[in-house]
Formats: sequence, structure tokens, C-alpha cells
Amino acid sequence: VGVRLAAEGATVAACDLDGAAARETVRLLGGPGSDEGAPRGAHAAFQADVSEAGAVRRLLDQVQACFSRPPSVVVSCAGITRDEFLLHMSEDDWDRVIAVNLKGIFLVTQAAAQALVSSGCPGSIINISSIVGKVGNVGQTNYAASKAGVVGLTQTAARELGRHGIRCNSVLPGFIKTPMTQKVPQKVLDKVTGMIPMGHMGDPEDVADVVAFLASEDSGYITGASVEVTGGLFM
Ligand SMILES: CCCCCCCCCCCCCC(=O)CC(=O)SCCNC(=O)CCNC(=O)[C@H](O)C(C)(C)COP(=O)(O)OP(=O)(O)OC[C@H]1O[C@@H](n2cnc3c(N)ncnc32)[C@H](O)[C@@H]1OP(=O)(O)O
Ligand SMILES: NC(=O)C1=CN([C@@H]2O[C@H](COP(=O)(O)OP(=O)(O)OC[C@H]3O[C@@H](n4cnc5c(N)ncnc54)[C@H](O)[C@@H]3O)[C@@H](O)[C@H]2O)C=CC1
Repeated sequence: VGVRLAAEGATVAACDLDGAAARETVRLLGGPGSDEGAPRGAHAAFQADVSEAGAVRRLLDQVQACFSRPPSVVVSCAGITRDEFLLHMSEDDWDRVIAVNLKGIFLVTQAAAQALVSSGCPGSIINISSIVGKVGNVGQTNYAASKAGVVGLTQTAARELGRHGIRCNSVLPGFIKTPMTQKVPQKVLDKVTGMIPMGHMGDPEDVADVVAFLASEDSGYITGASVEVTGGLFM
């Protein structure tokens, strides 16, 4: 997503729980911003745990200090899985997935919206849900609930923030080739790939293309939408 948005001319603030991963993303983007304390206006890397309210507040403060304005596009990608059948799922596995995938998006969306509204700037907030939030999935009561919650949160934010010129949309990817899906048992991967009308898993670029559209003025009259990027899975 960062690479695609940079290719569209964006100056990117990449943030991750894993600061090294964020710095690696910025290195992919090129430019001097790949080290801590990047010069003003260059791409920059940040570290934060999005499930922590204080960390998110500090992140938005740091981004505004670095770029002299609130972020005009905010893409919440952070997410985890702790898969287990309902009958055996631990409370901790439930709590942690909800904390990162749903509360994390609440905290980032709220902090970004507060910064944009107080500065009178328009913006586009894009939250990454999942097709699992629409149809559920075996072994993912926690993850499915978190992703369904992302859609409801985003639709409500769209209703409240439209008057401020801030659009809020959800993206619902299907099976995408990333480290997250590398943990899926092969027999499940084989099963689901056969169910995909386009016959193959998607790539991160397929999601990034839709994010770039929702970030741009080409989607200027779209808010509250849920855009599925699934190869037709569960259409
Ligand atoms: C008929 C096939 C339908 C497949 C539908 C799958 C739809 C998934 C679309 C998801 C797209 C978006 C994904 C996303 O947002 C990113 C992610 O979340 S990636 C992670 C997705 N996670 C899963 O799909 C869960 C995978 N399952 C597991 O991790 C383990 O099975 C689990 C930890 C839940 C339990 O492990 P264990 O106790 O070792 O049991 P087994 O692994 O042996 O499984 C027992 C039995 O259950 C079947 N099964 C497991 N998961 C799924 C599943 N998701 N869909 C269908 N069936 C599943 C498994 O095949 C075994 O069946 P047997 O017939 O007994 O072999
Ligand atoms: N890969 C797939 O098939 C699908 C993924 N998604 C969603 O896409 C988003 C991106 O996931 P992937 O790139 O696939 O997985 P990934 O595991 O490769 O990336 C997730 C990133 O989130 C970061 N992260 C985890 N917890 C965090 C926290 N508390 N604070 C800040 N950062 C944190 C991780 O360090 C990692 O860099 C996630 O929200 C995921 O749920 C949705 C549908 C399908």
C-alpha cells in the first residue's frame, strides 16, 4: 500500500508495531526518510502498538510534527489472527484479536479524525476489514467479529464525518499472499483456492490498487462503502 501510494505522489508515514518493518517499508519507497527523525516532507517510519491509546496519540502527534499537518489519507492495515475453534478459543486469544483489529482501528480512526477536524482538513480514511467479516470462517470467531466490527465502525464514522469532508471506507480482501496466510494449513488453502472464481489467491498489490482508488479524488463521492477484493470468493 505504501509503495503504491508513494507511486501516486504521496509522502508516506509508515507505522508498525515492528519498527524495523516500518523502516524497511520506507526504504522500499526510497528517499532520505528511512531513518528515525526523517527530514521534513520525506517518507518517514514510526513505531506504535495501535491497540494502545497513548501510543496512537503519540503517533499522530509525531506525524503532524514531521509533516506539519495531519495525514490526509489514513490506511489502517494492522491486524493479527489467533485462530482456534470456538469450543477451544481462549479469552486471551479473543481479547488480543479484538484489541488489535477492532480497537486499534477505533483508536487510529478517532485520532486521525480529531486531527483533521480540528485543522479543517478533508481526508480519506481506509480501514482494512476482511471478507471473513462478511461471511465468517471456521476457526475465526475472534477475527470474524473484529472484521465485521471494522465495517460497522467505518460506516458510522462515514455518517459522522461526511460533513467535515472526511470519507471513510472499508476494504474486504479475500485470500491474499502475505505472511498472515502462510500460517493457514495447506489443506485449507487448497480447499479455498478451488472456491475462488478467479482460481488463485490475490497479491498485496491487488489490495493496494483499491486503496489507492479510495485514497484518490477518483472516489470523491464514495464513503461508507465496503469494497471486496476477493477474486469473486463469497460474492
Ligand atoms: C470447504 C472449505 C471452505 C474453506 C473456506 C475458507 C474461507 C476462508 C477465506 C478467508 C479469506 C480471508 C482471510 C483473512 O482475512 C486473513 C486470514 O485470516 S488468514 C487465516 C485464515 N484462517 C483459517 O482459515 C483457519 C484455518 N484453520 C486453522 O488454523 C486450524 O484448522 C485451527 C487452528 C482452526 C484448528 O486446528 P486443528 O485443531 O489442528 O484442526 P485442523 O487444522 O486439523 O482442522 C480440523 C478440520 O477442520 C477443517 N478446517 C480448519 N479450518 C478450516 C476453514 N477455515 N475452513 C474449512 N475447514 C477448515 C480442516 O480442514 C480439518 O478438516 P478435516 O476434514 O478434519 O481434515
Ligand atoms: N492476507 C490476507 O489474506 C488478508 C489480510 N487481511 C487484513 O489485511 C491486513 C494486513 O494483513 P497482512 O499484510 O495480510 O498480514 P501481515 O501479518 O503480513 O501484516 C500485519 C502487520 O500488522 C502489524 N501489527 C500487528 N499487530 C500490530 C499492532 N498491535 N500495532 C501495529 N502494528 C501491528 C504486524 O507487525 C504486520 O506488519 C490485516 O488487517 C489483515 O487482517 C484481510 C483479508 C485477507
